[in-house]
Amino acid sequence: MNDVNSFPQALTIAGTDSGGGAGIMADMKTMQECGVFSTAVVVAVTAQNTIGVQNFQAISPKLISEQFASLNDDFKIKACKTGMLADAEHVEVVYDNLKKYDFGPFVLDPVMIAKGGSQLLSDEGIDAIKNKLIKLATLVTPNMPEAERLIGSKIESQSGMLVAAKKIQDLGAKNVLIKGGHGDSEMVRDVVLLENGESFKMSSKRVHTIRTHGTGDTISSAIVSRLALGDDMKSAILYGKDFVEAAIKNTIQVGHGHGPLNHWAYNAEGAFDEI
Ligand SMILES: Nc1ncnc2c1ncn2[C@@H]1O[C@H](COP(=O)(O)OP(=O)(O)OP(=O)(O)O)[C@@H](O)[C@H]1O
Ligand SMILES: Cc1ncc(COP(=O)(O)O)c(N)n1
Repeated sequence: MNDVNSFPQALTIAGTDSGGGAGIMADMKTMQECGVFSTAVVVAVTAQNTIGVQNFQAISPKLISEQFASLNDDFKIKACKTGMLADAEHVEVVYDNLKKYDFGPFVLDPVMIAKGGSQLLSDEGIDAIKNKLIKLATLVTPNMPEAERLIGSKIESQSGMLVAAKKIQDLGAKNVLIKGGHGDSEMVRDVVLLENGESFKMSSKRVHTIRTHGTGDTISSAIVSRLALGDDMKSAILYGKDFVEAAIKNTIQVGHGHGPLNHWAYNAEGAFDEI
């Protein structure tokens, strides 16, 4: 008889985006395209569109723990990630549950501020990530401002990104990916520092578009999906970069602001040229 739970399953622990472009919605669309079954623990609900976050409310810690228990009782989660965690109390409850259950490799996307400028994690929440949750992370994926916040100083150069990655690794994360999407340089450069000390850069041409809502969620979810499928960390990260690049390049016309990515694109490059 087949193993009843053999199909690869991944989990996102994050906030919802009513606009469908970021958070849990971007995570699940990405996981779907990457061929894994996606599950979700909802930490917060946002009223959000491509223009910004109009409001949000965090879910009660009790209901969050109940979602974890429901998943643990029935599923076989092979890899998981976090996104928007709202505040210190919610970082703590997620920490407690990740200690309690084995959901495989854990990718921590330390979401702090949305593209539209709204704060999605309180200052105390940032401290709780820095002092506690990061110690559980198999991989942490800060963007440049998040990396600067984690190390408490500015990153001025490429070599500075690697120094920062080392400092972030020293906080307790096994592997570090610093994403270089912010800014207006012609090339975007991400820096990776692996557990074994190996480091490498991932460079690509900047796509000149404001439709970049959910880039961070998308790359981290593609990585989680590949980890759930059994890839090693380096292969999973390289796949994530290709996946997000295709999703940014093949723009879709949705909304008036920071529009969502094209989550179909990696599997269907070229198919959207006429839309
Ligand atoms: N305009 C762009 N052109 C090409 N690649 C981009 C662009 N913007 C972001 N990326 C890539 O997308 C990935 C996510 O980077 P980014 O710095 O945008 O993360 P993020 O700020 O965490 O995203 P989000 O704000 O959605 O959480 C990185 O691999 C980055 O290089
Ligand atoms: C629920 C949720 N999670 C994450 C983001 C970050 O995405 P972005 O920086 O692209 O706005 C967001 N806006 N909303």
